[in-house]
Amino acid sequence: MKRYDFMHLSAHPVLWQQDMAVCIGVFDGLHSGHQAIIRRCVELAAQQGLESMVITFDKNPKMIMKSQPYHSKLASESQIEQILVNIGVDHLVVIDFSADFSKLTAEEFLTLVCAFCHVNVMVVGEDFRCGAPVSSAGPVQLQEYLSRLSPEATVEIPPFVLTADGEITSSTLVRKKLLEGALEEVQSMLGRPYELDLVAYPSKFMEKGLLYRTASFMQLLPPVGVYEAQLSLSDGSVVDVHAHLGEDELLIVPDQAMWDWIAARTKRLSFRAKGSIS
Ligand SMILES: Cc1cc2nc3c(=O)[nH]c(=O)nc-3n(C[C@H](O)[C@H](O)[C@H](O)COP(=O)(O)O)c2cc1C
Ligand SMILES: Nc1ncnc2c1ncn2[C@@H]1O[C@H](COP(=O)(O)OP(=O)(O)OP(=O)(O)O)[C@@H](O)[C@H]1O
Repeated sequence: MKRYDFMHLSAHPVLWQQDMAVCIGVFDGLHSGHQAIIRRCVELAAQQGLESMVITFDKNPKMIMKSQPYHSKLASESQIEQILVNIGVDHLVVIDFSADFSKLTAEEFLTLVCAFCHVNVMVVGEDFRCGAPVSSAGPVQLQEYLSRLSPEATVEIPPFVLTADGEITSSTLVRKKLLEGALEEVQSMLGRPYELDLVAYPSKFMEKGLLYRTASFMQLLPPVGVYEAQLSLSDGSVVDVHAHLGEDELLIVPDQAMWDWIAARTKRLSFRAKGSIS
């Protein structure tokens, strides 16, 4: 998968003649609803001889436009990229959602997208919206604008993916359930355990285990408690641990004192779905 900056790709349209299946969204956490949209995009690309493209944002437009308070992300950039690679996405385009960018109308935004590749199909969810609030577009207007810009292009709208309780799966719901410590529901909505990216964070070696400052995590954390978890190391090995999560610190203690701390390079901490055990 190749990664591009949106404005850079606009200035250097190396893909302008490439037939493309495109999906656009914030995709925070890449839950099962997001995965359904992206998988369909990749599937349509394979069926129609196109390449697939995911266009996403470095910051959540809804937060920038002040309709939602700031919140930490549900997944790191490298976690998102790994999942997109596994799904088979060819191109990832990231928008630096600046104050200037937030002024673009839906039509101006789509004109830029259609200038840097040849859009054959776009896949979005029923509640998709893009463009500055006064003129924002949903799936119906999207088809209208797209038909003008790329006459044979179609918009496909897969049905909503629901939770076991019949609610619409959303990043907002995943965040709510994570903050409540409902890790089983979080896992069910993500289609994988909730994982904390540990790669970039400095660690301190303690006698009992590894200590991290919670302030250094970019991702949203479950409530304070002791969790059963699995720690993945960069050599590919996985160690069963207990994660003692406090307000300011996270102490990771291996279940068996078997591991060479100094050589350990931690990659990710995967919370078991049962939730806090204390
Ligand atoms: C150029 C541009 C693209 C946008 N794309 C998205 C998007 O893909 N997903 C999203 O959730 N919000 C996106 N937004 C933000 C929504 O369009 C914004 O929340 C919406 O305009 C709010 O308007 P409403 O009051 O009509 O819902 C985008 C905004 C702009 C300016
Ligand atoms: N449960 C779902 N089923 C199918 N499509 C979905 C689902 N949730 C989101 N989508 C689609 O995925 C794309 C990206 O959506 P977005 O990242 O805004 O998702 P969200 O989970 O609803 O986020 P938030 O809860 O922060 O509003 C959009 O096209 C949206 O319609």
